Amino acid sequence: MPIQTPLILLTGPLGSGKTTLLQHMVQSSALRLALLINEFGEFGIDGKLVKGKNLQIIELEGGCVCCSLMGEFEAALEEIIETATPEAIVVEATGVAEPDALVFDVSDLIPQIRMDGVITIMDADAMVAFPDVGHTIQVQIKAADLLLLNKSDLVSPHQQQSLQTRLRTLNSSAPIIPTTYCQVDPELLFGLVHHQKVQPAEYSHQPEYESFSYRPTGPLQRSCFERLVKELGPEIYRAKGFVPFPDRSYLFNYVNRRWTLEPLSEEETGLLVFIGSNIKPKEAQIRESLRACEISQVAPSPFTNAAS
Ligand SMILES: Nc1nc2c(ncn2[C@@H]2O[C@H](COP(=O)(O)OP(=O)(O)OP(=O)(O)O)[C@@H](O)[C@H]2O)c(=O)[nH]1
Repeated sequence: MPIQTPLILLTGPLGSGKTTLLQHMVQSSALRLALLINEFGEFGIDGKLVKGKNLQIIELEGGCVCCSLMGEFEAALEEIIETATPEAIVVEATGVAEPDALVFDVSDLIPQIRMDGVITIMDADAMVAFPDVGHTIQVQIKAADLLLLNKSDLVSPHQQQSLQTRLRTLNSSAPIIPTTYCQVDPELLFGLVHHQKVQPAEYSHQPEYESFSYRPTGPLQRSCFERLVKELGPEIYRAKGFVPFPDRSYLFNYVNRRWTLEPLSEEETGLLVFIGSNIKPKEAQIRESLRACEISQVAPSPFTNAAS
């Protein structure tokens, strides 16, 4: 039996806090970690947000490791073990991944890997807004060895209690930990025991979500961009990316109508990804509005030239 590298799988709906947990794990663990990040959408953003020493990051884009990219996923794991000899591997799956197939295949196909556990991060705020949990999210909850009920700051203690009861009806054994920004004792994250589940049925993803990306050609006017974000319709559930404003680059995060812009310490090339259901009819209009926010396109105010 070869030495087995423990693998922890992070799963959970779009925007629930997987990258936030990944950052917390990297910052709080002394282990030599390898991260495998699989994002929904064609361009990797999360990989640029996680930084730390002792770290090897591989990004898989343009599909989902639980189905279309399964072959690439296995190859990436084998490569990472050989080249980086990590003490643990953490995989961030896309928000639409169904982890049961992944877990079953990985532990079966790669003898150098030991499945340590599936951590499912749930967005408490979204669970209140959308009480009907869809198929994929149900699979994510059922597959969990540890459930984080994240974004607890956005719900009342009473709501939090009833969300825990709902999670318990889908998963009777995994501990449920309420968290804010995924702040959890790292001791609880490493060394989980994965409970092998039965082989999942064959399935294919429902085209539930669509995405498109936009690359600004120059800086955007901030007030114009903020106006556009406030007017995004319910079709857009998740958006993220790097926005160049005249002063610096910002990290933009949008989940279920809540959004933030955080200044970045380093310049990043502008890139925005929009994800949601039935967004294609809106795509042209959003692209056009973004283009109109580019400073080169914004008509100068009559007042800015008054003094010159
Ligand atoms: N208020 C609040 N916001 C949070 C919390 N945890 C994460 N966020 C924010 O939620 C947004 C999405 O978090 P991410 O960690 O990027 O979510 P994700 O699951 O990696 O997103 P995808 O990879 O796109 O599915 C970011 O703006 C986070 O700062 C929390 O506990 N409370």
